[in-house]
Amino acid sequence: MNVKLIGITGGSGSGKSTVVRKISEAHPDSICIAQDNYYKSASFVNNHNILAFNFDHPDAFDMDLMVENLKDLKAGKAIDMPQYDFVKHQRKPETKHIEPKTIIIVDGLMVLYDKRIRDLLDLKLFVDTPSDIRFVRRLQRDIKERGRTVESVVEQYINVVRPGHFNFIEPCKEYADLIIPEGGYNEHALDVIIKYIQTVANQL
Ligand SMILES: Nc1ncnc2c1ncn2[C@@H]1O[C@H](COP(=O)(O)OP(=O)(O)O)[C@@H](O)[C@H]1O
Ligand SMILES: Nc1ccn([C@@H]2O[C@H](COP(=O)(O)O)[C@@H](O)[C@H]2O)c(=O)n1
Repeated sequence: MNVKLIGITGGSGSGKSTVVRKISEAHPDSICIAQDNYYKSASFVNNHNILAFNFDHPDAFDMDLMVENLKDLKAGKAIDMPQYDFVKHQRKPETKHIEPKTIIIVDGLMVLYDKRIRDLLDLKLFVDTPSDIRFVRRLQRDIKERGRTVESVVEQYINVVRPGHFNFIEPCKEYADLIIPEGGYNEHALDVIIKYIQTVANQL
């Protein structure tokens, strides 16, 4: 089986998931692997001790398992992908069975950071969105969907999200094949990427 892996990275709130959703809508036969699913469990964390675990450091992820799962998919083997709960800060008891497909979209904060993942990717994209916009999006999303308070979002952003972005995410721009300004609503950029993936898929 000839498989192509497309990696999408960018800061928190940059629009990665939105880009993934739009690509998958255009290529319903693709599968998405979100790096968020590979977060290590930290169930002791809550809104009052949000800094007790640094979710914006490469060590926060089970990279070994993610690399193993991506290698299996690339080799045409099915995987059981972990699932993650952002409210409880822990891995869910259930996994998701994923059959291999020819187009695999991999997204997450550190997908270009880890060389082993980088080397598996056939196309590397970086979603580039200014930090003030990312912060506002994150504030709204984390309160609405991830059970957070304004105070915990601000504390986490200032102390770990922002430094993590500059230390680990922004430097990975140099590895990207394409940089997408503003993310999921950049129709022209998405158009080009979707057409490219279609061309690649037709050749597989
Ligand atoms: N270009 C955009 N304009 C306005 N809102 C956007 C845009 N892209 C994403 N969003 C919104 O911002 C939030 C974060 O986007 P998301 O795709 O989840 O980012 P990420 O996966 O990088 O954290 C979501 O609520 C999403 O609907
Ligand atoms: N339990 C967790 C796990 C992660 N985070 C934050 O999520 C961000 C990554 O997700 P995006 O969809 O925004 O890319 C990351 O910046 C972590 O700080 C969290 O708050 N709690």
